[in-house]
Amino acid sequence: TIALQHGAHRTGNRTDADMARWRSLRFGQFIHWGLYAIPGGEWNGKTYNGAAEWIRSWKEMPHEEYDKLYRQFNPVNFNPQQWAAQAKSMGAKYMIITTKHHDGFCLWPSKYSKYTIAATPWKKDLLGPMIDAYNKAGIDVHLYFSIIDWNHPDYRASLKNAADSAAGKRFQLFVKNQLAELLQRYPTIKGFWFDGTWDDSWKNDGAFSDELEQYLQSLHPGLVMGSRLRADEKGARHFDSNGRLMGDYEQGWERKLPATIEDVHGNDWEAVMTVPENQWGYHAKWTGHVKTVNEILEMLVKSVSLNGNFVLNFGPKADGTFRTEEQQLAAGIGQWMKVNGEAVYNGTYAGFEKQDWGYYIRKAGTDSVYMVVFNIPVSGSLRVKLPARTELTGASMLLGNTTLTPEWIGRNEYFLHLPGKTTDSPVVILLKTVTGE
Ligand SMILES: C[C@@H]1N[C@@H](C#Cc2ccccc2)[C@H](O)[C@@H]1O
Repeated sequence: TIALQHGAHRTGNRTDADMARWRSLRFGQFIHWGLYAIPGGEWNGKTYNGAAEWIRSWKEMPHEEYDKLYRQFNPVNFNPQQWAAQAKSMGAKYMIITTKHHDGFCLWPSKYSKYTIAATPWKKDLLGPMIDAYNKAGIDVHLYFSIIDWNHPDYRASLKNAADSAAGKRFQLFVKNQLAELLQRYPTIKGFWFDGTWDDSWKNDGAFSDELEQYLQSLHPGLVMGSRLRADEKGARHFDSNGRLMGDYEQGWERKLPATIEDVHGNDWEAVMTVPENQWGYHAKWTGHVKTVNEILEMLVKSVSLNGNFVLNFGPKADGTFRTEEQQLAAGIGQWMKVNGEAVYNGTYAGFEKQDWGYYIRKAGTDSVYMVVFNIPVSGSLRVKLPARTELTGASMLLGNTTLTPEWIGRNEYFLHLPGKTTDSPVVILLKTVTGE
């Protein structure tokens, strides 16, 4: 192995209560909200085909035009209690909010920047009421923070000379101050979700990102932070130059999921997912495929079956309301979660051989294993193949609490026969197993 000062400081997963809590929650809501919701992917009658929150980088959007948008940001329909109620009924157990995206606009009245909510017609802090409402609804809040800051005069993508290095140092102090300010203002938050850490200026200062992570942990012990913050002193990100995960969970699953348990290398991990192919901030015109409730449920269940968390993104409009598609998805997901959420919360990798009909999820630390069926075979019979010396002693569908009688096939294999094949939602079956000596 390579001697590293600023690589991973720990092998294996965190076992403390804060991390166990994060792991148990499994289902989160991402919220991308900021000035980019004002243009909503359109400007001067033209449509931006990129991700709406990146519109400032579009050649049709003059920087000075974008940088004036704060003067009209006035979310008069913002209702944090309603946001929290929607997330609660969807079944989300944590929420990640963009405190500051790449454009540098702060949703809180930071004393380290003029480019904040305080300068808008709205004036008031948006984060405090949001965090309070979500916490009151029993939902943890994590703060998204972009290191890239297109508005800050000292931000440099790379450091080419002494002047750049001096600016870089001032910028690092600015970042440190804003993060400490967020922890001081919002002490109930449970973690940071860092983004925008791919530029050389950040990647090439592994020492700073390491010291920053330790500083934040010293201010707020137990904070959960993913692998995207850090670089080691050789510029390796997420995994250090010895292949060991930095941070508390692998944070690289953005708009994609691992295929197998081998892909996650025994690490904690989290996937973040958009409803359209690639829109995080509000875009007036969604084009291409918009994911359905069942598609999202399959991503959520697959993530949990592979020992990970799944976070679904919402992009509120500039006025503070959610688009119809997102409201309908939240309702549809919530309907299923009300009956079947027990298979998701505290779910972990079951250790059973994957079957074509769907996914196994083990309730952490128990013999309870759930089957979440997405593909009902034309035979209507679900093959249940258990590890050696494991016996199936009972099975019941959560919906209607319907008992199923396993048909033994031989060795440790059974068939479960579903009553009728018509369903338009994933079917969850709770298996009772006994593992022999
Ligand atoms: C969580 C997501 N990360 C951000 C990004 C990005 C990005 C930037 C360049 C190339 C590929 C992806 C998106 O704007 C959103 O915040």
